[in-house]
Amino acid sequence: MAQIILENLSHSYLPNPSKDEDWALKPMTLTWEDGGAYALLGSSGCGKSTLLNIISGLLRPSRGRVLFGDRDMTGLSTMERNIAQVFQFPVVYDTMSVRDNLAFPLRNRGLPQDQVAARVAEVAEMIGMRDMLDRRARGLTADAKQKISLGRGMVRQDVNAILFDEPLTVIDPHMKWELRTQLKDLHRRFGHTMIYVTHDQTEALTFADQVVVMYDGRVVQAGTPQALFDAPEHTFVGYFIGSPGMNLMDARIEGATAHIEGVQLPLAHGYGALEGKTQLGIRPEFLRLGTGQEGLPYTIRRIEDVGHHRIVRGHVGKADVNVIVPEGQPIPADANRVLPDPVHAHVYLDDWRVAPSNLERAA
Ligand SMILES: Nc1ncnc2c1ncn2[C@@H]1O[C@H](COP(=O)(O)OP(=O)(O)OP(=O)(O)O)[C@@H](O)[C@H]1O
Repeated sequence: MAQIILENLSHSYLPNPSKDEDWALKPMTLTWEDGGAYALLGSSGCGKSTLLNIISGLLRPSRGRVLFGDRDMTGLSTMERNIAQVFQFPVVYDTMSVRDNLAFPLRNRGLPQDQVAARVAEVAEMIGMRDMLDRRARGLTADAKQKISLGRGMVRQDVNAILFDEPLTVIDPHMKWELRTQLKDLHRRFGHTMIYVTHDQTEALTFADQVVVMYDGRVVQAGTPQALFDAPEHTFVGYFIGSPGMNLMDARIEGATAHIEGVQLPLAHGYGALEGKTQLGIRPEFLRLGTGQEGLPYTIRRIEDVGHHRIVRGHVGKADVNVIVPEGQPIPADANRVLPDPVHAHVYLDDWRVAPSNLERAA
């Protein structure tokens, strides 16, 4: 196993790319640590599968290199890279039994029969198919076939990495949770590098130690789930992670003050002079409802009770703004203001987070 390094990588499906939008992947340099459990998260079309297929060797990048440690793998096949990949839809041999499907990658590598049998039994247990080992794959449900695909992806212990491309799409919701837990377990036990592509934040945050967020062909942030929640580096990360996502309001920033809808809000830090599109980002968890004159003018549209808390949906000027109100905390009937907690407010310039300037830290 080895660190996987993507060096100055970019990719276009067009023969002669010229404009920015011709590139499915914009230039990036990224390191995947050996043994890491990663999620590659982003909305449809942002380039996740393209990136995964470049790592596995199914696709050759237009520019840049793929390194495993210090070995250049850019021109090598998936087989030569020793990588297992599980796709969104089942890839199984219909005429073979479940057992032979699971054993196939091991027999292919010449593993002794007793080791094949032991490993197949272990994986069959993991995917809940021990009783079905002698069944032919043909005639099984899509769900069962996808479990076989997952099992085949996980059966070899000597791979450099296991790549999963939205592998649970066809699996029923209850089994989804169980399989994800087992993948995490498997990661703990065997320490493979795992990269799990998804557009579902719950899947990403429950599976991964590190989440790599993509937007429009770029990696906009890579970090722990907590880091993505606490300090989203890009407005897309703020909006995409969290339920509901981060609130964003157009703001004029002057030093340690944000001006929104004619109201001056003190910030915890100073930001100097910012030119461009400036916004204040604050998560619904860090807004408080108020009455009277203090804070930002707020109009409530509706209140959703989601069990352990309520989500208040409304707006400040033209911006949709949501507030999470913890259980037991009253919502005043005449609430007409929101008050941000300055410690958890972030400033964005042209969608990228601005690091506070220490020199201008507010008193
Ligand atoms: N074989 C291809 N030929 C041409 N364009 C492609 C090809 N595959 C992907 N693209 C384009 O490249 C961009 C990135 O697609 P990609 O499939 O990598 O995104 P994704 O994030 O995996 O999306 P999804 O979640 O929908 O699979 C998209 O604009 C897509 O239309």
